[in-house]
Parts: sequence; C-alpha cells; structure tokens
Amino acid sequence: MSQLGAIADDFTGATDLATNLAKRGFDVIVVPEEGLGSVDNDFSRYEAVVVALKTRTAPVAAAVSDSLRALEFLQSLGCRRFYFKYCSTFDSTDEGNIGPVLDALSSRLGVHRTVVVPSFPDNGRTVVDGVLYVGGDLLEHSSMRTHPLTPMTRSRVSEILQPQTPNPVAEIDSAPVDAGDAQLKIALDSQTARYVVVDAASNAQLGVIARATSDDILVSGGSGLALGLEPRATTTAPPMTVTGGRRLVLSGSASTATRGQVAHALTGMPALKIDVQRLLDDPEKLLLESMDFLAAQDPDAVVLVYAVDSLDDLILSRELATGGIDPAERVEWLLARIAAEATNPAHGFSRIIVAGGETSGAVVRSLGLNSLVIGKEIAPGVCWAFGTTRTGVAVNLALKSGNFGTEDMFTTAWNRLGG
Ligand SMILES: Nc1ncnc2c1ncn2[C@@H]1O[C@H](COP(=O)(O)OP(=O)(O)OP(=O)(O)O)[C@@H](O)[C@H]1O
Ligand SMILES: O=C(O)[C@@H](O)C(=O)CO
Repeated sequence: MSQLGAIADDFTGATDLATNLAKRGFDVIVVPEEGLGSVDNDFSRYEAVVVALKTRTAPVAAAVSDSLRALEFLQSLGCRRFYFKYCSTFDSTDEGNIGPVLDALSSRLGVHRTVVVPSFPDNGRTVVDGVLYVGGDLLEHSSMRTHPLTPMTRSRVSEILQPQTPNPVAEIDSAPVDAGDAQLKIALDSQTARYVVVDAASNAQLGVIARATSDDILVSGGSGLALGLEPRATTTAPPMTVTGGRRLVLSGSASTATRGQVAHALTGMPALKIDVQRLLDDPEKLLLESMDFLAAQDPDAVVLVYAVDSLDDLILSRELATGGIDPAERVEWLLARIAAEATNPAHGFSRIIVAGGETSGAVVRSLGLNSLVIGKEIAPGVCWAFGTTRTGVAVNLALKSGNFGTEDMFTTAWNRLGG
C-alpha cells in the first residue's frame, strides 16, 4: 500500500491529524513547510506523511501555491492518496481558502468528486443534515462566532464552502451512511457535484465514509475521518525521544478552551501576560523583559507566557491597532521569538506546549523544525512530538488547537510525555 499524503492548513491541525493516524496504527511523520526542501530526511519508511502549512488565513494565491507545492512534495515521495485537512469548525470565511485549495488540488489530481467531512465527534464536532454542530450547538452559536481571524457566522457547511468555489457543493445525509459503505459509495458515485458534504455524528459513521472512499485519490475534512481508516498492524516505530529540559507553555490562543486552561494554570503556575500596548511600542524591549522573567523562575517549574485571558483583551487590541501594525502578528512574533530564545541552551527550555494554530505555526517556523516525530496522545487531537531546531536543539512540542484539551492540560500534559 502506498503512503498516505496529507496537507494540513495549520500546524495544530497537522499534529491533530497525525494523532488520529497514529491511533489507527500508522507510522506517521509531520513535515512543516520548511522541511519540504530538506535533503537530509528520508521519509520513505513512514506510512503517512502530513505536511503542515500555515495557509488557513494566508492570501488565497499563497494558500493555493503552498498547497500545490506540498502536493508535489508528497507525490515526489510516491504518495498516491491525499487528504486535505482543514478545521473541524471549518474556520474559513467567504474569502477563505478551503474552496480555492480544494479546486487546485482536485484539478491537479484530475479528481471529479471529493468528500467534505469536517466531523470530529471525539471533540464534539458533528455534521447532521449538512449542518455543523460544536458540542451540540450550531457552529454559528459556538464560540467560533467571535474568532479573531475566522469568525463563523453560518453553520450549513455547503453554504460556507459554496461562496469559495465556482464548483457545485452537494450534501449527503446520514441515511446512505447508515446503509453501509457499499450504499454510500453508490450515492457518492451518482453525484455530479465536485464537492459532497457527508453527514457524520459518530466514529462508526466516519468508518463507513472512510471505507466508501478508500479508492478516492483525494479526501478532505477534519482529522476525524482518519479515525475511520482501516487500522494498520501495530507500528514498529521506535518510541519518540523525550528531552529533559525546562518546561514552557506559550499561549497565543483566544479560544474558550484555552482561556479556561490559562485560568486554571494561573492558580499555580508562574505566568507572564503579554502587554499589547508595550508590545506595540517597543517589541524588542518586551522580548528582553520576557526572557528575564523566564530566567528568574524556578528551573523545575512550568512557566506560562500568554496573550489572552478575557475576550476584552481582543477589544483592547482593536482599539490599540493603529498605523497598520497588526497586534495579532506582533503577538505571534513575540511568542515565536520567545520560543527561539528559550530553547537556546543558555535558557535550557526544551519541552513546550503551544496553544493556538496560528501561534503554533509561528513558533515552529521560528524554531526551524524540519520534521516532527509523533508521540503519545494528550487529548483527542493533541499529542507530544519531537523535533530538532535549526540550531540543533532537541525539543518536545505539543501543539494544541484552540478549543482542544482538558482544563488542566497545561499542568497535566507533562505526565503523558514520560521520559
Ligand atoms: N491580545 C491579542 N490581541 C490581538 N491578537 C491576539 C491577541 N492574543 C492573541 N492574538 C492573536 O490571535 C490569533 C489566535 O489564533 P491561533 O490560531 O493561534 O489560536 P486559536 O484560534 O485559538 O487556535 P486554533 O486556530 O487552533 O483554533 C493569533 O494570531 C494571535 O497572535
Ligand atoms: O480540526 C480542528 O479542529 C483542529 O485540528 C484545528 O484545525 C484547529 O485549528
């Protein structure tokens, strides 16, 4: 069987998908965009390769060209089946990139029909009658409505995707899914639309969709669809390397779950909140002060640097944003620079949890990681990973999507790392 090649539109999404592939027994590696040209790596032993891009909120042309470059890389490895991973809450406005990237990938691959399956029931994301729910609430009534970058104000997946593509988007409800994979395949094969949103509210239904599309060259969705793939024989992959350096949490996420995790961590963890006004005024000075703060903490403590503990922080940032400087970019810049400085042996941090997809992309870019080996699952869609920075420092990272993970995750995830 040839390798599965996946393209994820953000970094936490890539490790989310890799977590679920590993759960199905796949020996899987995540390759950040910077690693695509790396000649040092041999990815041939992996059963699945997930390319991590930072294209979710990129300009459309850049998202398309990066995705095609990732596809060419995966084809050069010999992959013949592809999985385009986007967010289980879609995270894409009318100007968004999911439609254009699907158009580009399917045209390049000569594919006439691709399923659209955002469901991830283990994290409460389900599609019923074409409508996306988050923990039982309509997507448009969930916290995604106020997301700083990709506010979701509709819930019907076809209505979100259709404005992004000239190709028709159809829907298949749960009846053919519940009739089993042969019936679903007939229903899919009778579609003339290029994209077909398929209902799924359980892992059993995702299993049916995965079997019905097992011959498809291209599938698309959240990471949940991977939980439906046929399990592989137990992997013979060596265990992930565990480092022993200092521990850090970098949170640039404003999501509801992250704010709960920050509040929980603040009850016992040394913490530094980013002062956005000072970040806009003198970013280099704030970086220096942040590093002084880290250096002053007990080396055995987990240290937290965070951007948001209340939605009021985002309102304040909007008020402060002047002169074309984007506070969100500045926050990403600061957290990424802190990660790079903190992993310098002089500071000694090598175990880091990063909260937020965009934030994770900025941090992984800044560290210059060429690949991420996947370790133990921490929570649905979140795992430990291992990589080596461009300066040769071995690090363990957990990249956490904004709304994933238990409230005590910043304190307890370390227990899953072992070592
Ligand atoms: N105080 C702030 N003011 C303005 N922007 C901020 C502030 N704090 C964080 N941000 C920005 O908000 C964005 C949060 O996006 P990110 O993807 O990292 O988290 P998320 O949306 O919660 O996670 P996910 O995409 O995984 O659901 C980042 O660009 C971050 O820099
Ligand atoms: O699919 C999800 O919900 C996550 O992997 C994600 O992409 C959030 O950024």
